[in-house]
This record gives sequence, C-alpha cells and structure tokens, in this order.
Amino acid sequence: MKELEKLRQEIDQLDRRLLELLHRRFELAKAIGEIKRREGQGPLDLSREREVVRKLLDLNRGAFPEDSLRAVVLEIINACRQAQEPTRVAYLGPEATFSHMAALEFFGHSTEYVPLESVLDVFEEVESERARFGVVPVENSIEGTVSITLDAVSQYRVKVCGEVYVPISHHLLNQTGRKEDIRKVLSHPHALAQCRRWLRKNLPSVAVEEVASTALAARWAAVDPSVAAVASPLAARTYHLQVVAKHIEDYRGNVTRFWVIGKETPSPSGRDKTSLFFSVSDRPGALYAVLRAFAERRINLTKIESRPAKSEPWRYLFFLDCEGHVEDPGLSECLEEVRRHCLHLEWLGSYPRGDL
Ligand SMILES: C=C(O[C@@H]1C=C(C(=O)O)C=C[C@H]1O)C(=O)O
Repeated sequence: MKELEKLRQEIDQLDRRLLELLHRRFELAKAIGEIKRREGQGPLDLSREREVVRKLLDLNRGAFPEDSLRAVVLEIINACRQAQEPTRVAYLGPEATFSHMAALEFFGHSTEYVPLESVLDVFEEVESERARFGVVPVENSIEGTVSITLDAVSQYRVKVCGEVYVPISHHLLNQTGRKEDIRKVLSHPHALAQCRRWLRKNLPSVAVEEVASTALAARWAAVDPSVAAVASPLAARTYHLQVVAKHIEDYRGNVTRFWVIGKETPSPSGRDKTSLFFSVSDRPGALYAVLRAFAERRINLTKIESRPAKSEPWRYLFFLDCEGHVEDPGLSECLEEVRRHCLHLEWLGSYPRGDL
C-alpha cells in the first residue's frame, strides 16, 4: 500500500509539472500569434505543426504508445492555435459522420465546428469565408472517388491545404445492444454495401433502408427502439447507443481520404503532395506528353483520374496528385512544361501528406 501511495504521489507531481509546461506552451503560442498578426500572417502553420509532431515521434524512445502520443500532441497544438485565433471548421454533417472524425483528427477538440448537410455546402461556407477550413471526403479505398468533391474543387475558389486518412470500421448500434429488438437497419448506402454479407448472414429477415449518412441513421436509432444503425464508434458515443456487434464490414483495411479545404497554402514541409487538374487537346500523345514531364523528372504520381468536363460531351478533366510542393524547384519547372501541353491547367494546392 505504501509503495502504491508513493508512486501515486510521484504521478501527481508529474501531472502538476505537465500542467505548468502546458500553460507555458500556451503563452508562447499566444506570443507567436501576436508576431504573426503584426506581420499579417494567419495563425495556422500546417507545415510547422507537422514538423512539431514528427520531431516528437522521432524522439519517442519510451513505452508510451505512439498513437496516443500523436493524439495528445495534436490536441495540445490545436489548443495553442485556438489561443491565437478561433478557427471555424465546416464538415459534412451531422455530428459523428466520418468527416467529423476526420475533422477532429486534424483540428482537435478545441475548434469550433459547423456540421453542414452536403459537400457543396462545405465548399460554399469556405469560399465565402464564413468558415476558415472545410473537411470533405475525397476517396475511399473500396468505393473509389467521391466525384462530387472532385467536381466541386474544380468549380469553387478554394484550395486543398491538407489531407487526412481515417480508417473506416462499422458497428451495429441500437438502444439496448440486443439483436432481438431490431426490426429495421438504417445507414448510408456505402456503409450498407460494405456490410452486406454480414447483414444477410446475421439479420436475414430484417429490412434494410438507406439514409443520407451513418450519423443520421444513428440519430434515428436514438429515437426508435426498433431501429439499428450501421455507424461509427463516435456515433455510438454521440447518440448514446449500445453496440450490438463491432467491425461488421465485409472488407478489412477500409480507409477514406479526406481533404482539408481553405484559402491558404502551407509552406513546404519536406513531405508534401500537390493536387491539380488539366485538360488536353483531342490528339494522339497529348496525355502522354503531360505524363512524360513527370516521368522524366522522376516525380511520383499518387493518383490520376478523369471526370467528364461537362461543358461538352466526351471531353475530360484529368485530376492528378503527385509528390512534392509547388515551391519545390523540380515540381515548379515540371508544371511549367506541363502547362505548355495542356489546354487548361489549374493547381489545386500543395499540402503536407497525411499519415496513413
Ligand atoms: C505556435 C505557432 O502557431 C500554431 C501552433 C503551433 C504549435 O502549437 O506548435 C504550430 C504552428 C501553428 O499552427 C507557430 O506558428 O509556431
């Protein structure tokens, strides 16, 4: 008993020291905020934030788990940034969607969040500067591209300034946690598609219905005891639901990539990605000439996808992501050459790569 008391005293002392250090860090961030304001800069420096996290992870030799260290450090940085200037962040709502999870992962809990009904609402909120940033899904590892996001990013005056990957895992949730109470299962069509085999096997005679989001399904389950929702663990917490079954998706390794959109460009962090779209003339080798410019400079492409241009049938826009920052000399020279091979080329943003 004596030994336990002694160890707890030591923990209490350490916690007090941690608290003092947190306050000191907060004051330093405020002072940096003042300097940035005087120099006309915004409070956020994503590249610096990624550098702070990376340095600490590199230094971490102890037993404290890396995931937890990352979450703690991000939360501290978020609080320090909020001290400089409150940031409003819009996301595809309602509360507890996977976009909300992505936003929390990126901006932490001290940020003011605005859940909106559609991807286009998020773009509009950011374009009109009612929100400084927005978080939208861009691609799922099983279902593929979220086309509404690609179309919107080519139409609205916003830039991509960050990316975040969220592992997707679905739970079956209801008010009691008992399978026998379920008469109907609700969820987003993508979530239902990802759990179809499980639902057929485990709830063969229960009706399945599509709604606009997993979080909306959870909201329904919270008011109707006969309804179960396929949704995230965050939805279970947000809507006070019980877990009937965990991880019911038919495929493992399901990940969604989200974009953080805004009006600023993070400076190079050394581990960046650049997104752009272009169109080329309708002749042999036109696309090849663009790709060759990247290949000759050994610039790695991470994605390329075509979407209908919409202005004319059978014309396409090519969306491309590559490694590097637009301010890197190699990439900027490459883009100059690419521009000469394109009818139209637009840079969508350069940003620190998300951690997979
Ligand atoms: C304190 C700063 O402002 C913000 C907060 C940071 C932090 O808490 O480490 C890092 C970058 C900025 O987004 C800074 O620019 O150094």
